[in-house]
Amino acid sequence: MMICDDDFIRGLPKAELHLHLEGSLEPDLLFQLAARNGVEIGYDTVESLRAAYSFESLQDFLDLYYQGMSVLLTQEDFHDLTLAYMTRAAEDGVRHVEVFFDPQAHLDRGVALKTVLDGIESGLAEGKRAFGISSGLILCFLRHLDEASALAVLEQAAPYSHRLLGVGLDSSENGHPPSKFSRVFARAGAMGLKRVAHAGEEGPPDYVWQALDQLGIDRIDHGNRALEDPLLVERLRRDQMALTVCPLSNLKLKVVRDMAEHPLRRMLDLDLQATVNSDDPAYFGGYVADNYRAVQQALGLSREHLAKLARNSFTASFLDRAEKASAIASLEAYCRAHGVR
Ligand SMILES: Nc1ncnc2[nH]cnc12
Ligand SMILES: [Zn+2]
Repeated sequence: MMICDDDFIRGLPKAELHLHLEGSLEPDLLFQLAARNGVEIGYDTVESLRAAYSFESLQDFLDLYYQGMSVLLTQEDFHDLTLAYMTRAAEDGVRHVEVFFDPQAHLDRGVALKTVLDGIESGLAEGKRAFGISSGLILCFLRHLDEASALAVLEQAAPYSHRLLGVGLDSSENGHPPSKFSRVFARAGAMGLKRVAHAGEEGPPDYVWQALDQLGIDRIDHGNRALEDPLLVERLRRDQMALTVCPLSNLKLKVVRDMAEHPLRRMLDLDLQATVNSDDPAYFGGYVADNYRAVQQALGLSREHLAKLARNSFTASFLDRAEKASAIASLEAYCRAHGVR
């Protein structure tokens, strides 16, 4: 039976590799947690908060993002946040997630790392039990803070390193090059952690080079501006370095003017290992299936393209070889059942 594109996309088994848990905090839950914790958020209604979600740049968004997460205080809050995301991801056909969290933004408010970790982990575990979604956790360093702060949080996280998949680098990109964190990433690598970094979202191609050569990353988050540098494109293609691309985020943060100009199609045509993800879905108006749908419509992607993006999401994940093979086999069975090569 021929199903519509929406159903095809939602049913497509996929991994999500670029998701900030704090960016999945929906206004409804934010209000509930504000009430539960007695936190003043400066907005009277869910609608007035939602109306503020209009951004001119990454920084414009980040200001509201850090304000929003002020309602997250207890282990239960982090559990509820995580489980809400897992529930929504399950509806979008997500089978595996590698999620980011920003511990410095919580430590700075007096919330202990263990509180954050225990809450997120129990949410992920419940998501696994309820929906069969496997997961990994990536601790991100806030790049607008200094190296000493990143090193301090990494040392605090050391006793919990077996509970982490890797480390990442996020927050304000311009003016905060990856090179600022080369010693932090070297230490994380020595601890056996995977390494990823936001690069080339707003920042120049040179930041992508630095992330590759000075941070030793295993995957690039965004990478849009890499396309401005042919030598860099060749490097990414040769190494099949994965890019976790976030189309609706790029539109909302004005990284692209129009979805029709989004570089994802060019990335695929250049044989780059691009994946599609939602970044901060509560703020950008869509979860992962909405992102697949947006690029399919704006860039005229075929179902074969969509299947390729979903396959890339498993290939680019940090699942082990057997887990990847099993995930890709179920994706291929789904595609065969729908007449897609
Ligand atoms: N899109 C993004 N870029 C950089 N830092 C972020 N933190 C949350 N979302 C982010
Ligand atoms: Zn991001």
